[in-house]
Amino acid sequence: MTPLILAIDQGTTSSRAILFDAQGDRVAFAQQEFPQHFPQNGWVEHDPDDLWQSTLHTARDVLASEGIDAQAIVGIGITNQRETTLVWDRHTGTPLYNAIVWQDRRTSEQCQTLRDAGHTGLIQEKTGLLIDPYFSATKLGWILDHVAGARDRAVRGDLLFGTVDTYLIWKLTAGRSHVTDATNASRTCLFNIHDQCWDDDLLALFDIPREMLPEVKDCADDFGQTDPDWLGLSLPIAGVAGDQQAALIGQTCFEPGMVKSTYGTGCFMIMNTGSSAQSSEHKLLTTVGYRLKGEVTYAMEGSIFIAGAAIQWLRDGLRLFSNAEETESLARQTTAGHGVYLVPAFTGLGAPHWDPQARGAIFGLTRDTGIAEIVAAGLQSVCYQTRDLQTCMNQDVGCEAQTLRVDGGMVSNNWVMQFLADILNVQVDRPTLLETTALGAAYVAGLQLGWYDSLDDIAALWQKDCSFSPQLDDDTRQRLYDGWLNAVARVKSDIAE
Ligand SMILES: Nc1ncnc2c1ncn2[C@@H]1O[C@H](COP(=O)(O)OP(=O)(O)O)[C@@H](O)[C@H]1O
Ligand SMILES: O=P(O)(O)OC[C@H](O)CO
Repeated sequence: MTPLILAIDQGTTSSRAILFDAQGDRVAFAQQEFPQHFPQNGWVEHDPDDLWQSTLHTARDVLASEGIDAQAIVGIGITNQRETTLVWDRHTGTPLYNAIVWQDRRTSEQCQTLRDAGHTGLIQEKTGLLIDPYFSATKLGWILDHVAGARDRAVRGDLLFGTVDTYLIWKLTAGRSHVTDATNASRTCLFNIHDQCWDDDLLALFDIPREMLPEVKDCADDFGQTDPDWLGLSLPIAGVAGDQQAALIGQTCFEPGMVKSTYGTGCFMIMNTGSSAQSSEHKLLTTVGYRLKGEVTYAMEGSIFIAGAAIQWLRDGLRLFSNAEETESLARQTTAGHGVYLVPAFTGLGAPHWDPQARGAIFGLTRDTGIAEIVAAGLQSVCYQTRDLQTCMNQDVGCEAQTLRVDGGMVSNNWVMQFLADILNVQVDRPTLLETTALGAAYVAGLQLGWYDSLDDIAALWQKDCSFSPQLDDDTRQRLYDGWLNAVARVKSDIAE
């Protein structure tokens, strides 16, 4: 019986459960989407029960797959959408409010007030983050301020806070473990990434009672034992990492300077910066890449809110095609000089602009413009945004990464990958397994369970599907990118005002 690890990947739009063997090969897979709730403009919520039930359902499904003996499962790794914030009653387990999702902008005004009061420096210094509704702290404060009696109950120690990993572990262990890992903690804006602890100054600034915070563990650690009622047997939860850090691990970017970029709903580009918490001059984030045996590896991150979501909009909003895969043949019908730029600033712009007021636009339309050109511009927008991040990252770290490892749903599109290589002028490497987030969770659990002795053992498992090398001449590359910069300048709010 080949031993297996169950990787749970609780994402923004779906939950996945994947069984991996020690070679990192995918043995079985289950996925379930769940509803998104948009109660007001800019608000995004998930029902905590949907997060839990879809996780449980997919985990049970995958264990029931043909040919799988549940006794072969040796442990669980969890990876999750980050920053999304939950509060529940310690005694009854009842959530106080829906999960407030990372995309939710309801605390924009409060963030502006904090910026105006001059707190940016303190927050950046301690957390590596910026003041933005993206992170958990103001979402948690919002729940405490808007649910009647919540703050008093929190101070009395009756309420628990968690990101999605914490909530799922608490459920899976039937309330016995209230824990998180250092990567998820590093996205709350309450965690000091240098001291690796919840920070009193930040707790005071955001008015968060310490009693409700989980214990912070390494990524490979003992997170508790699942209650046998859920999966029919009790399993150790042995690894946890936020999904983008899990992708860094799944892509085995273990050397300083190695970079991965994940293209799902959004795009998250992360560079390993080793033991140095390198700060950015360009509004990129400094974050915990992973923490193993108490040793922190830091990372620099650029977060783009709309990547694959732009393709969804072209499909569902404009109905230009019925399946995302069709975009590749449409784009192949266009020429390099089609001149159309689509800036998908539907919810503002993320890194490096952090402009919540910016809105999307399409430029360069002529009588020749057809569906193919608009679709190509949508695909290209993801590559241009990656170039924005690459430029900042290279300047921040003072060197240029020569290769980029990519993953996520969009990277199956060969046309996009070639354009990405062309516009970045680096080699783009695509691995055979694109579910690198789940794989990363399995790897950290595998470290804890003794499957691997070191990160070198894991690095040896990375397998390339193919590489895309730059083919564009420098002049054309620069001309195309200049057109993008011009388009972005025209949607930014300071230009519009
Ligand atoms: N062949 C393709 N070309 C372009 N975009 C694609 C393609 N296949 C999937 N996508 C986009 O990738 C996204 C799905 O990727 P996935 O990694 O599953 O996202 P997430 O985990 O964020 O839900 C969708 O937004 C979809 O529009
Ligand atoms: O669920 P994903 O894959 O869209 O990832 C969401 C990120 O973790 C948000 O920071």
